[in-house]
Amino acid sequence: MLQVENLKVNAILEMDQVKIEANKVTCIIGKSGSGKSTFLRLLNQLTSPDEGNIYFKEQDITELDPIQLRRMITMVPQTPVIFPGTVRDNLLVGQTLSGMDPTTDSQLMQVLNRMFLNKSLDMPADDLSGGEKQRLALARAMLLSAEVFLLDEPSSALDNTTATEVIDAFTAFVKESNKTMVMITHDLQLAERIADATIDMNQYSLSLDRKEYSNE
Ligand SMILES: Nc1ncnc2c1ncn2[C@@H]1O[C@H](COP(=O)(O)OP(=O)(O)OP(=O)(O)O)[C@@H](O)[C@H]1O
Repeated sequence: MLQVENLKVNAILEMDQVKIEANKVTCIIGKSGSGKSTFLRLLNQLTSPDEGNIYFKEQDITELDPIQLRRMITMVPQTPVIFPGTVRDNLLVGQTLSGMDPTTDSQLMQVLNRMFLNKSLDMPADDLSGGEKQRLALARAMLLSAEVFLLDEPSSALDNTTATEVIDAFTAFVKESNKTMVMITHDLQLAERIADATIDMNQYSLSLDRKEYSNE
């Protein structure tokens, strides 16, 4: 579904051939600073490589309109983007922007419940805690018609139990709707449990201290 060929971002990463399969969960692991977020940002053109190509369904992504590309490949950043307004406004913002019919309140409550967010749709979104905002951003992503979800450490502000529940629920959503998920995580146990495939950025990194990495 996504394929990388001879990709280079100067001084940050170099990847010869990497494939991400459709309808699978791929976890991105690696040390802090190894280039995990950079790799994710390359996949929906938030960053451009210095060399090489990225293909989405065999088409070079530079030939696609970035806005359209991001409708198909959507990113949930580590720090959630929360817009002024209520929880409802925030859930509907992607749909409004892409001209989709807004979802009913009962459907909105369903996605909130799936993300274990037991809050009123009328609550100002800015009053949510950091971890609640992350779950709101994940619930919002579930309402989009994207094919690929890029998740950058989606559970970084959640305690372990909530993180497990939320990631498992999002993974179940991805599987049952035949979507593709690419998730950065520091949690190797989590990666082992949910990933169909794992990409270890340490091996592609130009930014790590190589001495430290090779333990010499
Ligand atoms: N815009 C930029 N300009 C210059 N260097 C950058 C830029 N963005 C990232 N870097 C550098 O590239 C390297 C990889 O950064 P990146 O954020 O991709 O790593 P990461 O693996 O996601 O790290 P973490 O786990 O700490 O979030 C780092 O050394 C970082 O300082």
